[in-house]
Amino acid sequence: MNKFPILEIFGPTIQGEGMVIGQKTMFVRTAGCDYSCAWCDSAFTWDGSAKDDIVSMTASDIWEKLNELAKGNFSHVTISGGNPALLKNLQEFVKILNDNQIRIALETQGSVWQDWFLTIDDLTISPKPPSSKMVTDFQVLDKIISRLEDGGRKAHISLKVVVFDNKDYEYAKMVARRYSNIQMFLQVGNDDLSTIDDAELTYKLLNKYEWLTDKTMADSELADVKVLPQLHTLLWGNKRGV
Ligand SMILES: C[S@@+](CC[C@H](N)C(=O)[O-])C[C@H]1O[C@@H](n2cnc3c(N)ncnc32)[C@H](O)[C@@H]1O
Ligand SMILES: Nc1nc2[nH]cc(C(=O)O)c2c(=O)[nH]1
Ligand code: SF4
Ligand SMILES: [Mg+2]
Repeated sequence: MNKFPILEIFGPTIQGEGMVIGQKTMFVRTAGCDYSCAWCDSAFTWDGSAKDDIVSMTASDIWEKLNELAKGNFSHVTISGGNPALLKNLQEFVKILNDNQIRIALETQGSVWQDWFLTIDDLTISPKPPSSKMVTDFQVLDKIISRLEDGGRKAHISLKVVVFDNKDYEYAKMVARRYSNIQMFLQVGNDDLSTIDDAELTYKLLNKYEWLTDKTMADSELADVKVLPQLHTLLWGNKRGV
C-alpha cells in the first residue's frame, strides 16, 4: 500500500473557510507544496520547520486515526496541506471515505490535476494573488476547470481568492471574469501569523473584513460573489490543529 506524508490529523472542528464554512469536519493535512506563498499560514508543511513531525501513513492508517479521534462523530473530512494534489495515489484514501459515505472537501491551489478530483464533494481551488509572490499558470488552471466542468462537477467546486490589498482584489476580479460560471469566494487575508493576542487579531481581521465587504458591495463588476473571513482564525487565532 502507498504511504503519504501526513502532518496533522485533527477534529472534529468547523470548516472555517469557503464553500462549506461552518460544516463540522475532520482535517487531514499533507506535507509538501509546489508553492511558497509569502503569507502561507501553513508554511510548516513545506518550509522544513516541522519535518520531524511528518508521519508516513497508508490510506487505512489515516482512516484508523480519524476513527480513533472521533468514530461516529463525523460525516465530512477536509483534505488540505501543503498541496494534497501532489499525491497521485491519494485516490486510495478518497476511495475509503467514499466507501464509508463520508463527504470530502479538498483545498488546493489549482496548479496540479488529479483524476480523483472528480469524486470530491466540495473542491476549493484557490489561485494565488500577487501579494503571495506566486504566479498563476492560467493554462493549467483553465484545463483543471474545464476537466471538472466536463466531468459534471460544477456544483461541487468553487474558487477562493485571498485578498490582502487592491492588487489582489483586481486579480480576484480577473479570476471571476475568466471563470464566470464557477462559484466565487473572496477571503480576508491574515497578515499577522505569529501573534498570540487573539482579541487584537480578531479586531484587525474584522476591520479587514469590513473593508473587503464594503469594496465588493459597491462593485457592480462582482455582482455574484461571497465574501468571508477565516472563521477558525476569528475563534482561535493562529492556533494550529483547529
Ligand atoms: C494553507 S492552504 C493549503 C491548500 C492549498 N495549498 C491552497 O493554498 O489552496 C489552505 C487555504 O488557506 C489559505 N491561506 C493561506 N494562508 C493564508 C493567510 N495568511 N490568510 C488567509 N488565507 C490563507 C490559502 O489561500 C488556501 O485557500
Ligand atoms: N477550521 C479550519 N478550517 C479550515 N479551512 C481551511 C483550512 C486549511 O488550512 O486548509 C482550515 C483549517 O486549518 N482549520
Ligand atoms: S499554495 Fe497553499 S500551502 Fe502552498 S504555500 Fe501557498 S497557501 Fe501555503
Ligand atoms: Mg488553515
